[in-house]
Amino acid sequence: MDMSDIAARGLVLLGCGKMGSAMLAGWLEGGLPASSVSVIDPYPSDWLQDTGVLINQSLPASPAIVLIAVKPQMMGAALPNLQLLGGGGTLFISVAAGTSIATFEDILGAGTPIVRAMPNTPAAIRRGITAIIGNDTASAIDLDGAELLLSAVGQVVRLDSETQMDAVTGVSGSGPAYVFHLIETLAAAGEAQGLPAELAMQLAKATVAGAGALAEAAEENPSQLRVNVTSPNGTTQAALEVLMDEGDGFPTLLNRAVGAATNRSKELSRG
Ligand SMILES: NC(=O)c1ccc[n+]([C@@H]2O[C@H](COP(=O)([O-])OP(=O)(O)OC[C@H]3O[C@@H](n4cnc5c(N)ncnc54)[C@H](OP(=O)(O)O)[C@@H]3O)[C@@H](O)[C@H]2O)c1
Ligand code: PRO
Repeated sequence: MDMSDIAARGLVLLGCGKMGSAMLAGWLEGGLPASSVSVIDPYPSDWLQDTGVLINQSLPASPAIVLIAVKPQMMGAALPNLQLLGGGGTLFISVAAGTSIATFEDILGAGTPIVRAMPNTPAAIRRGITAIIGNDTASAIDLDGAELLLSAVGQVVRLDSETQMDAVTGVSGSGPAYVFHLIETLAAAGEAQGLPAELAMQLAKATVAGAGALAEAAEENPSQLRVNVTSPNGTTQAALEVLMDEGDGFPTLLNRAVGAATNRSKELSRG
């Protein structure tokens, strides 16, 4: 399967909210023709209507891929619309947090190839990362097809086991929110030190974006990059002594935050 096969047979997107539209934006920017995408969503946004995709129209008989991007709580209402496509040569990909492959097999049939995926919203600018794992029916070709589609919006990694998906959700699925919060709080801290709000936000955004890009591009690991910023007894050291505090510093806080997200993903999968 390549992008022209997906374009020829069609791609169905069930649910076009924040994650669905982030991925759709990336696919369209990457050259997928809007006319090959059918979206099902009860209240299409103005942005969606301007893309030129088919919205709430009859679906292709055997689309290459159906991508499910509704909230886990909406799954029961949304999935029966697609039951007819199960077992008919269509690959199903779900990005729903905490919704197991077994849940989809119950509705679509175990003979349906299903890939569970966890993307993140930087997919909107094709800088996302998505972890995938298939069910037993999903062939190497199906997994390659899922990887192809999802790699159009960023990196793709394959998991060894579905149980890893909860922690992946806690790290990279929810992770952009932690980084956006870091930007918000870094800017607010700059304001507290007397900077104008706009300047503080510009500094915070550029610092996070630049440090992220450097972490990806550099040969050194992030620990060494941190050391490179830290002059002995200088300003960074003074800040890191606060941030790296064993009691209530960054490591403790992030451990708790990622643990809470991971546990919530496990809870969602228990229903
Ligand atoms: N947001 C993220 O960063 C992120 C990252 C990874 C995975 N995910 C997963 O992606 C899924 C969607 O999350 P989201 O943040 O994009 O939520 P969202 O913004 O609420 O998007 C869900 C969309 O599905 C629509 N919808 C509701 N019922 C439907 C139905 N019966 N048929 C078709 N569409 C229906 C919703 O319409 P209404 O708004 O009108 O109800 C909404 O547009 C979730 O399962 C989530 O776990 C999200
Ligand atoms: N957004 C979804 C949630 O908050 C899943 C990962 C990111 O549940």
